[in-house]
Amino acid sequence: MSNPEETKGTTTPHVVKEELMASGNWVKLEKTTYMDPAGNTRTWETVKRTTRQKNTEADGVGIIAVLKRTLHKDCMVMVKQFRPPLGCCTLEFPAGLIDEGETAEMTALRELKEETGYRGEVVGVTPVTCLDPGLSNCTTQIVLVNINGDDGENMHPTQELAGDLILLFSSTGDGEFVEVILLPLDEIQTKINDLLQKEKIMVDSKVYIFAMGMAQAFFKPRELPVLKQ
Ligand SMILES: Nc1nc(=O)[nH]c2c1ncn2[C@H]1C[C@H](O)[C@@H](COP(=O)(O)OP(=O)(O)O)O1
Repeated sequence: MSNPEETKGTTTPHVVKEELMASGNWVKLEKTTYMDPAGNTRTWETVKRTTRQKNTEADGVGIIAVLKRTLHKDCMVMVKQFRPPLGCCTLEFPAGLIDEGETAEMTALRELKEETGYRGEVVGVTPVTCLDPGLSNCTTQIVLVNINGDDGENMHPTQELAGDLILLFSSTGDGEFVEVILLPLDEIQTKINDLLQKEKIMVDSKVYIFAMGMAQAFFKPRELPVLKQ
């Protein structure tokens, strides 16, 4: 009898075939046949977007946008919107799908302008990152953008219609679809927690992890060092 430990891990896992199970305008469902590390053939149910462009491995971008203004704390520019798959509103980074011919940086600046009205400057971009790999091949690049809030065009930001479907509104208007929320960077986790207490809203995991990281960055270094045993 063979020892399972001897055969385990000897195969490089790989996809064998992908079969379409169902398709819509925006997403499709596939049956993915793959070989696992033990050499067994298995299947997986995989969701894919139908909209990914040829020139990119990323479906879309998320935008970490920092609004910088004289005599104000730096603020994160966030968006709140109703998300049909969740049946509730979410707190997210501004985001959007990459259009044909666009780089991640171009998409980030376009989507930021459309969703929030702000004109930004790209200061960093991540590699292609996965979003929910147990369900989907969906990928994103996170783009870090600074916004000069002292610039005239950013003093009274005006959102713009994006493509054919998103209707945008000013954060004080009625009938809105995308609401802009500014949160101070140095208190972001507390402010998100306050928001979650106050209203029925789901926070995007990327946003909450960012907020936890900021809390660590802002507060831990100021704590008194403690002797470790
Ligand atoms: N899964 C989807 N189902 C839809 O019915 N429509 C969808 C899906 N994904 C995207 N879209 C539509 C809705 C918007 O008009 C655009 C995407 O907008 P974009 O701004 O690029 O991205 P998000 O802000 O992240 O929605 O496509």
